[in-house]
Amino acid sequence: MTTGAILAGGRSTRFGDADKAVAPIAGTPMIRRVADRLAGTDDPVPPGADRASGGDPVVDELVVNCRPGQREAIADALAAVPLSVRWALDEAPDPGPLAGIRNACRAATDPYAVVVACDMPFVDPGFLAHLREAAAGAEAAVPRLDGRWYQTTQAAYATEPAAVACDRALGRGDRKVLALVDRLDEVVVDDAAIRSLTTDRTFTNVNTRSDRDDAERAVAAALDAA
Ligand SMILES: Nc1nc2c(ncn2[C@@H]2O[C@H](COP(=O)(O)OP(=O)(O)OP(=O)(O)O)[C@@H](O)[C@H]2O)c(=O)[nH]1
Repeated sequence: MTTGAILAGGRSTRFGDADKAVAPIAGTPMIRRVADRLAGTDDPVPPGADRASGGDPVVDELVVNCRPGQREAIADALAAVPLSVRWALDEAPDPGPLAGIRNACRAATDPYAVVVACDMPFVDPGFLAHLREAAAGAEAAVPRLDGRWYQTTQAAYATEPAAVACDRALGRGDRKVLALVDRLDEVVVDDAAIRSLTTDRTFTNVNTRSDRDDAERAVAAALDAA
């Protein structure tokens, strides 16, 4: 049993005066694209993926972490996703992604959660399933790109130890998501494993309007090629 936790509480400052979580990419809200990949109901041809369309759900529930004011628009965007949604609302304003992960882990009903940022519309469900398996028996499975960059916002966590680790870090005034990696007994999914399981596209994140344009072109190219 695994929860899919989507982090959406950021201010999207680089995106301009709109919440990127619900901004459409080729007509589909960004967070819906992430949720569809978790639910196994994604686009017929996932850009960059060489697997067949759709698939089994990777998770059995969704937790969405966001600010209270985002909830209505996100609920609309997710209305047709065939998974129940639990809400992990940030109580304090702008607590940062570490608090977002903590709040999401606390709201999850499953012992493990795969955490994905709402701005990763091409997240590879097969890779998430691998992360979940790799985390079993440990406290987390975290991809590390190029031997350097931990991808803490596309990772699997044991929810209770992760929430405790976040609380400890936040209690010491440390808001960096890397604090989580320092405090957990995690499996590191290294470059070689990442390359054998998926492509960099899974980590593509959309921060600016230009990133959104690139994402729309990728969706169009994949549909053309289909
Ligand atoms: N819950 C919560 N999530 C956050 C917060 N800040 C960032 N996030 C999430 O963390 C992930 C990565 O953050 P960024 O890519 O920097 O997103 P952002 O903060 O909205 O964007 P910028 O304002 O342009 O930096 C996204 O999924 C955000 O929604 C926060 O204060 N609370």
